[in-house]
Amino acid sequence: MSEYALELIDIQCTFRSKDDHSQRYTAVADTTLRVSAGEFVSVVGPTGCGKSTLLNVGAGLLAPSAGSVKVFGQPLQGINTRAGYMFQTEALMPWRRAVDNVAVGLQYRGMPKAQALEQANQWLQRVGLGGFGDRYPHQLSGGMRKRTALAQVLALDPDIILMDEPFSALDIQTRQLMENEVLDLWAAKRKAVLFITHDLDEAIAMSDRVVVLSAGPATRPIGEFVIDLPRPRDVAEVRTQPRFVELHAQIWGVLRDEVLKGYAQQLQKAA
Ligand SMILES: Nc1ncnc2c1ncn2[C@@H]1O[C@H](COP(=O)(O)OP(=O)(O)OP(=O)(O)O)[C@@H](O)[C@H]1O
Repeated sequence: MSEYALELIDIQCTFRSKDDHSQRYTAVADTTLRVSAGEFVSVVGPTGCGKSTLLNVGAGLLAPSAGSVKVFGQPLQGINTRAGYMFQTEALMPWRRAVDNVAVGLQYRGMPKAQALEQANQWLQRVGLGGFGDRYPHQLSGGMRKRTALAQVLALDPDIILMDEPFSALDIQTRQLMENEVLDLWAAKRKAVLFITHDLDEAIAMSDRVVVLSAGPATRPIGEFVIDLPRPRDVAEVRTQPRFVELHAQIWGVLRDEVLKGYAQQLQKAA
């Protein structure tokens, strides 16, 4: 079996331009990104550079214009069934209770309803929502809905977890609680994680490796940093360590110019 859970190799993604359909826009080019089994990798980059595009390629939701994707050494065809995907936006079904939202994926896989509900309740307990299974999404706080979404992904026991800025909508305290919980759950199961974020502090606090993407167009990796901070980590506490500060300065040195370029592009688009 390949030592890599997920390999994106020489990926290029070209779209028809949103503003002018006769034009093409290359969002991502020459991008190779590998995540080992059990590794936690974060990808940071300026707004609109192509982070979600790359994650969609890894999930099999988007076929790249060039390049290939391998999952545990095998070429990916169609949807990546070894991966669970946690989106930036809410993906819960509002008409289903929390426990039904978590159970639905298990039922799709053919698990009998009673067993699926039992497992879903266990997962809700593990993410700190024991006793809330009967609530509908609108009866839960933003943090609780994120926990439900996390339980939904983890219940399927994926070998690869793809997360696209999952906590960006949360307040900072809830966010740190969730980050610590994700780290605890990850440490117990050691799945491969590809985590997309705008937030460099979050990326360093959580990851084994941080990959920096350039501003678009033709976004590509321009830096890769091994995060040699000891584990287990508390995401709030780890930020005070001198090594964290050192790594932050190093990575920000690479990311800063790209963020400024990305920001200038946003202003240009809005003008
Ligand atoms: N289906 C599409 N058609 C046309 N252009 C697209 C499409 N999907 C993405 N793009 C463009 O590709 C670029 C990268 O988009 P993407 O959403 O991957 O960036 P991102 O880094 O995840 O953004 P953000 O940080 O805002 O979440 C953007 O300029 C976007 O407009």
